[in-house]
Amino acid sequence: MAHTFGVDLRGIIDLLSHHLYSSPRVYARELLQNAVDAITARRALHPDAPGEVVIEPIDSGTGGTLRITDTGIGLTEREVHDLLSTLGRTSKRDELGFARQGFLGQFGVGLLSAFLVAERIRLVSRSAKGGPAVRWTADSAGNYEVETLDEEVAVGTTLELVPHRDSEHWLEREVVRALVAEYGELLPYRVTVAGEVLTSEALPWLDDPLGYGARVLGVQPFDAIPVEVPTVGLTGVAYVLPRGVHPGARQSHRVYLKRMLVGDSIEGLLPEWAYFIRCVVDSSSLRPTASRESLYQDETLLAVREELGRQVRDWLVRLDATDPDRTAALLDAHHLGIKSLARVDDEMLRLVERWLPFETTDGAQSLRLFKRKHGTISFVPDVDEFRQLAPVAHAQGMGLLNAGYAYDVEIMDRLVALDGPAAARRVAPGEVLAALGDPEPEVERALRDRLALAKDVLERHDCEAVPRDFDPGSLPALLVTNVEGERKRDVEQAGEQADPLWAELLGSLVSAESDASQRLVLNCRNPLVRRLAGLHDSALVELTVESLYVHALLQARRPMRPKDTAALNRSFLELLDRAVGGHA
Ligand SMILES: Nc1ncnc2c1ncn2[C@@H]1O[C@H](COP(=O)(O)OP(=O)(O)OP(=O)(O)O)[C@@H](O)[C@H]1O
Repeated sequence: MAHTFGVDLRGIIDLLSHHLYSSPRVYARELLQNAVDAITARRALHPDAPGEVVIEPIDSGTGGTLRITDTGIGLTEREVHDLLSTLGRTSKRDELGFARQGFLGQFGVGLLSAFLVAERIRLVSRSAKGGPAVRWTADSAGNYEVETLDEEVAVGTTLELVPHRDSEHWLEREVVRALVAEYGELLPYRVTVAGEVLTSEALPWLDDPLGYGARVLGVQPFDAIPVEVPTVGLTGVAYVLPRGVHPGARQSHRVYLKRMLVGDSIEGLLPEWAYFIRCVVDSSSLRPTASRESLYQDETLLAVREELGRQVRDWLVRLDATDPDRTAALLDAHHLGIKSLARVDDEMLRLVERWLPFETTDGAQSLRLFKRKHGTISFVPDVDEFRQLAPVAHAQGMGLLNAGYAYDVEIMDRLVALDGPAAARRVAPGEVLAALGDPEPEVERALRDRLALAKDVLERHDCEAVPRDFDPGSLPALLVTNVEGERKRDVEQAGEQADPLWAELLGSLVSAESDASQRLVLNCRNPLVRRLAGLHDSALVELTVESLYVHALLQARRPMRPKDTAALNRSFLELLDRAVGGHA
């Protein structure tokens, strides 16, 4: 024998309120949606039929209930049984189950959301198709009654909510007004709450996009880009945010579907690189999820995301052609997103090349200018390494660029792929050091003798001391990582690219016998280092070498390990002690 499923309405309401909808506030949207759909359905039959939704909240003299009246198509007695009293039944899908064009609803559960705030609902309706008016009364336990009415009732529907004892505030004027304005501000029919009209005919961003953007975003946007995707009936504005958005910030776009708000922190509408854009759009055919609080992630949304990304990108390229100053300001404010795009988009790469300032030995400069001056972009892929090498490279007249920030190295690689190997070249630290001159032989000999006295100190810090002669003379020492493998690799790489003479020079820097992990390159041009070469007090030699090591370590902005901090304290205090005469 066949049976039909029973449904426990309380269980379903619990499911809706705790698991589908994020808050009882959605009741306002669902009822508004039904009213609007009913008017749309009636207008399909009678294009001149009135289209108005009137909402009377609790405090406007309705005796403790909220009423929402529409001039829509209404319901016959049969439809009341069939559509209102059957879960999941809807008039907004066709025979094949596809959502009918033009309707907001589609699932056949929205009306139940009234039970999130009401213990009983009453509906009086008269159908535009004829027949007497009907009254339907239902409670949240799943009981309902239907009766036909003799009295004269206008075509349309009035729904009345009797609130739960603890839900009255959801039906009060201020809350209702705020909810209806939020969800329904753009609806195509007139909606009033307690006599106040809350809808406007035209889309508000058309007249004054920047002003609307400032209101919605809370800040004055940098610019407003009109966007359009006709295949999904989408129109709107992509707002370029001013400085201050973090690349990791969640995307949050304001999305309307058929002019009803879905939400104002909708994700996934733009590619990730466009984190500095906030859209406000209305679409007639993107799909909402069942809660109607986000967009369904399907192929269509993917295509829309790509298309909107393309429109933003085209705008950027156009801006570059027409307003270079603004382009520079924009790139400066959002360089991370634009750099990330430049890795895969050559036009963006050219923009970055032209406008984005990079840190170089010649100061902040665009890649294009730097390349023009030095012929190739010699870069270091690490910020600390750059800081360490920059003064030395600069003093030798060697141009060096800091490519140590996010996406920089990939951008260099892309430039090489497009413009050939001469476009950009990674410079190994050894290469910069190889350009340093040899010291005068007597100074070097004397210094090496003294360094032998400081052997223990150098060993303690796993350090090999290398005397060299370089500018700036004010810099006494440089600390360079000297991991054996890295060193060999650097030399081999540079050897491949450089001329034989240079390769030989590089080779001479790699002493086979030392496997210390760092090199302390002492500058024989520096007066302090020269004086070190003439010292006889071995304790003072040790103290000076350790102080130079700590100073170079600080200069290189390397993290201090406990033994480095101990060395810093020791050398500082001992120097102080000597300075105030402790060793006199
Ligand atoms: N104000 C109204 N006027 C006329 N018919 C209505 C009204 N409200 C509801 N209905 C009818 O009741 C049906 C069920 O409504 P309900 O809100 O539960 O679901 P829906 O609007 O079809 O879909 P969704 O769950 O996506 O909102 C609707 O399809 C519609 O036929």
